[in-house]
Amino acid sequence: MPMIEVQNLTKRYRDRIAIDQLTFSVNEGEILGFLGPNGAGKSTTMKILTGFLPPSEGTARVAGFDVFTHPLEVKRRIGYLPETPPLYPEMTVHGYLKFVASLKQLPGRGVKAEIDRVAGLTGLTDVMGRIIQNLSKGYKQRVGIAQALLGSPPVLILDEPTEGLDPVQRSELRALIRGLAGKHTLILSTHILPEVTMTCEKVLIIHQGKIAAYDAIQKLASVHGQPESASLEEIFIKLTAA
Ligand SMILES: Nc1ncnc2c1ncn2[C@@H]1O[C@H](COP(=O)(O)OP(=O)(O)OP(=O)(O)O)[C@@H](O)[C@H]1O
Repeated sequence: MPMIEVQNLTKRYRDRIAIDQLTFSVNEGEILGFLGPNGAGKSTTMKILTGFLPPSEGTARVAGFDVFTHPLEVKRRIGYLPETPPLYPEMTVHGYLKFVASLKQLPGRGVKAEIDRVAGLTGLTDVMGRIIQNLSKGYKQRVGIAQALLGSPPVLILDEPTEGLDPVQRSELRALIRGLAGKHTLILSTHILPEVTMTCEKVLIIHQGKIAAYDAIQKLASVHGQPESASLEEIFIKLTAA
C-alpha cells in the first residue's frame, strides 16, 4: 500500500519552475533514496510533503491525507529532518527534546521513556545536559534526527541526515536508518551516493525539477542503458549531465 502518493506535483516560485509534474509513490515500510544535483528541487518536494509549502499544482497524500487540505493530520504522521534542523541553540539537548515532545503532543506519561529511547538510538545519552550551541556539528545533526524520531511517526523524511557526521557516525546512522525500514516509510535525500546503494531499495533522481529516473536500484543500470557494472554515481552523472 502506498504510504506516500505524489501526483503531477508542480511548484513555481514566481516564473521559476522548481518541480515539474512529479509523480511517484513510496510503499509502506520502504526507503526511497531521493537524489538530484543542487537546485534540482529536492528540498521543495520535501517541504510540500511535510505540509510546509503549498504546491502550485498536483496532489500529495501521506497516509491517505492530502498534504494541502489536511496539513495537521500529515504533520502528525511525519518526522522531518529539514536541511537546517530547527534547533534552539540556548536549550539543553534534553530540554529541547522535551519541548519538541510537547509540540508533538506526545502523551505526558510516556515522554521520559520516549526521549530516552530516541537519545539511545541517536547516541545522545551522554550529552543530554549540554547546551546545543556548544555541541559539535555532528552532535547537532544527531539532535535533529532525534527530534524527527520522537513519537515514532510512521513516515520519516530526512534531508541529508548524514551531513556533518564523521565516517563512524555515518555508518552508525546508516545502520539506524536501515533498522527503521519496515516499521517506517522513509524518504532519504543525500548527496552521498554509496549511502543510497547501502540503504535504499528504490531511487528517485530528479534533475531540473523533472524525474530523470525512478527505479529499483538493481534495475537502474539496465533501464537506463548502462552496463551492469555501472555505479550509482556513474548513472547519476549520466542522467543529470547538461
Ligand atoms: N523561496 C524560493 N524562491 C524562489 N526560488 C526558490 C525558492 N526556494 C527554492 N527556489 C528555487 O527552486 C529550485 C529548486 O530548489 P530546491 O532548494 O528545492 O533544490 P534542492 O534540490 O533541494 O537543492 P540542494 O541540493 O542545493 O539543497 C532552485 O532553482 C531554487 O533556486
